[in-house]
This record gives sequence, structure tokens and C-alpha cells, in this order.
Amino acid sequence: MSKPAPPVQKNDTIEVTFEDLTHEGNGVGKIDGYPLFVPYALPGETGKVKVIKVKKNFGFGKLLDVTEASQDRVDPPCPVYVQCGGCQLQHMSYQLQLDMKQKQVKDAMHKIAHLSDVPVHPTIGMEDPWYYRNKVQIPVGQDGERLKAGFYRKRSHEIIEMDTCMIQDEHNNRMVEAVRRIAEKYGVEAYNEEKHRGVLRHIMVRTGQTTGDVMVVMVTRTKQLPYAEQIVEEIRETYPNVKSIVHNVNSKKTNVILGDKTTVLYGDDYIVDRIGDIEFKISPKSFYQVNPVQTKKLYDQALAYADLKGHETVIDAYSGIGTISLFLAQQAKKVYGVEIVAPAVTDAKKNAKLNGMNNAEFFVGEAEKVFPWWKSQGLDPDVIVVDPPRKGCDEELLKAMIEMQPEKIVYVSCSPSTLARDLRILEDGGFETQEVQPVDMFPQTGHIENVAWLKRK
Ligand SMILES: C[S@@+](CC[C@H](N)C(=O)[O-])C[C@H]1O[C@@H](n2cnc3c(N)ncnc32)[C@H](O)[C@@H]1O
Repeated sequence: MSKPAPPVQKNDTIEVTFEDLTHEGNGVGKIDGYPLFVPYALPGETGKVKVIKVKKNFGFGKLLDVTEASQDRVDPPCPVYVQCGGCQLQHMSYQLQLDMKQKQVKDAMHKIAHLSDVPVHPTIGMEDPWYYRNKVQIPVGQDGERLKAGFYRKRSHEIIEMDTCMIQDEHNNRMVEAVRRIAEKYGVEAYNEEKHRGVLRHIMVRTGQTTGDVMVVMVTRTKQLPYAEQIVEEIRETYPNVKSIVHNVNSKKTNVILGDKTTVLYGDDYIVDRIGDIEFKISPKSFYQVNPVQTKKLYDQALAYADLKGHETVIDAYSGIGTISLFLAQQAKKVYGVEIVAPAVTDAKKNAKLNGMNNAEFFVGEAEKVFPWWKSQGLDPDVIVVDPPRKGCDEELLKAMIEMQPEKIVYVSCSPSTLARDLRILEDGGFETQEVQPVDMFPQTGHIENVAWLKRK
């Protein structure tokens, strides 16, 4: 039997009651069972909606008016919230954000991993869910003589200018504005994406929130940054606590922000930050979690799940600059880290030294290739920790993990769907998922981090 035609047509204006939220934060209303996704609508609300896209199995609408508002609706404090694509959840209470993220993880466990009985705990939130990000990467554009800096408008590359981003550390906001103003003063031209001409593409700022260290990276299309000396001097005058000023060249036509060539213009090629009792050196290209307050909670949870007694051999896959590895090394006999980005591994080795830890060893390579090699060398881990990018673990790596038969696996993930996919594979390979803890690393946005642990059956 063929499916009935959608009960709505493009440009219809209809009244919709919303029942649910998608992980992007869109309200979901059903019209005779046909789901309509509507940005800025909340569950429990009724609103007037204009239908803007009709597909076979679902449609999209624009919220024209809220006729019955949810108790969880709040005024978004950021003046450019609706234009800017950075945040998706500022119009809902923080408690609803946390509940929605927990539900999203439960749904993924149920639908993708087929693990409906695994406990998914309430999301660990922040006391103050604002101004938390330690890293910003802002595109630069030209407006006549002026340079403008701001995030892109949703689904476009139009720059929305702003004074302050309310999820950024204030150091980052002020530094971006200082660099924009100084570069403008020296007539540095912004990069023009369409013509692939011009100079300054992005301003990146990273702040060590516990140390106050600040790193500025200016990314240009051209090999030279004009007036580099003067610009550096003025940045230092404006911002005496800047620890590192870096020039990065990205001459490719690409959406990737950093290019291959990095030159230090002033100070060190790293900044220092602290998580708990451990200090970390962080270079421009190394991955470092963006929300240090929540990172501590995430790593504490990973460590609690690993439940180390001091005699264990642990592997930390996707180890970055060695953050989780060194947390684990405090309580394990030996930790082996593997990471694909060579400068991050250099950072990890320096970080082990910096903290006087000699029981952590780091390797450059693809985890899925290094694991089988480790196995062939007789490495027999008690615990394996993984923290892959959004796409999850490589299949070869999962296979190698299953073959290594550790007692425990701790899985840190920034994507509930790939986490659920990989848990299913590990379950089928003889492991049992014990629990999942969501941690809100990215308040006001739809993203959610999780840590799960599995026991060998
Ligand atoms: C989500 S980050 C986690 C980093 C670190 N565990 C932390 O908490 O800071 C993922 C890391 O995996 C690395 N990576 C990506 N693909 C990889 C692969 N195939 N093998 C090893 N590392 C990889 C990335 O460079 C990145 O540093």
C-alpha cells in the first residue's frame, strides 16, 4: 500500500501542538501522524506555523507565533541568537536542555544500540552555563575600509558581527576585537572566500582558564602577514598577558581553518592550562576540550569508571595531548597513548615530563593500525579507554579491542549515535555496557558528551 500524501502543503499556515524536540533543538509537532520540525518551538507549546518544506515522510515549518508558551521558554539573552548559527538552545531553560540531552542519549541507546535497559544518568550540567569556551575561531570579512569579525549566519557564510559571544571566555572576546581593530588600523585586507583573494582569514584565540595564558593565531591566505611586527607589538601593548602570538598560513580553498605552516611571532608555541592537579601544554593545532570546568567532571567520571587500583596496564586511544592518559596514569601502573596528530603527541610527551610522570608512553599513528601491532608485541591491557572524534571508532579498532579482551572499556564520546553504534559492536563482541553518563560540555548548543563503561562478559 502506498503512503498517504502529506497532510500539509508548502505555505500552509496551521496551528501545531509540539510534543518533542530533535537533537538540533527543533520542536516536533505531528499532523495526523506526519512530523513537522519547527525551530524555536518547545514541547508542550502550541503555535502558529508556516509550512516551508514538505517531504514524503516529514516537513519543516517556521514558527510565526507562540499561542501557548511552555514554562521552559526563556528570552535568549544573546542579541544575535536568531541570526547566528552558533547556539541552538538559548530559548529553553537550562534544565530542559539537560533533560533533552539525557533523552537524546536514551533514544540512541534504545534505537541504535538496542540497549533499552542500560542506565543513562541525568546530564551533569554547569552551575553557570555561559562564557565557558576556551577557544574561538572567528572568520574575518571586509566591509568597505572596515574589517568585520563574527560567526557565520545559519546555513550561510555571511558574517554576523557581534560585541560579545555569550558562550566564549571574555578573554577570547576581547582579544578577537583587539586583533580585528589592530589589523584594520594597518589596512590588512580580509580574505574573500568567493574570489580566493585577500589576506586575513580567521582569528583564533585560546585561553588557559586556570592560568590566564592567552594564545592568538592569525590565519592568512598569503605567506606573509603584512605589518606583522607592528601588529604583534600592539597586541602585546593591549594585552600584556598574551603568552603566544602565532601566524598560520592556509592558502587552500577550503573550509578547514588552519593550514600547514605555523610560525611563532612572539612568545611560546604553546599555552599552559591545568585540569585538576595536572598541567598541560597546548599547541595551536592540538585538540583540547573547550569547556575545562566540565572536562574535569568528564575525566573524573572516566577515572571512576576505570576504577584503577594501581597494578593495571591501560591503553588510551585517541589520546590528543595526553589529557585523559595522564589522569589515568595517576592511578595505573602504565598507560599507553596513541594519537594521529604528531604535534599533539609531542605535547603529550612534554606534558608527562611537566607533571613528573614516567609511567605514560605516547605513540603517533592511527589507533586502528597501532592496536594490532601492540597486540603482536604482547601488550595485554586491563583497561582500554577511547575518546574518538564524532565519527566514532574505526571498525578495525573495535575488532582489535575485542580481540585484546580487556576487563573493562571506558568510552568517551561526543556523538550519541556513533557511541550507540560502537557499543552494539562491542556488546556483540562479548562486552556488556554498564552505564552511560552524559556531561554537558556545550551548554546552549545541541551537542552532548558522554562517558560509558563496559565489562567483559
Ligand atoms: C575527541 S579528541 C580526544 C582527545 C583527548 N582524548 C582529549 O580528551 O583531549 C579525538 C582525538 O583523536 C585524534 N584522532 C583522530 N583520528 C585518529 C585515529 N585514527 N587514530 C588516532 N587518533 C586519532 C584527533 O587528532 C584528536 O586528538
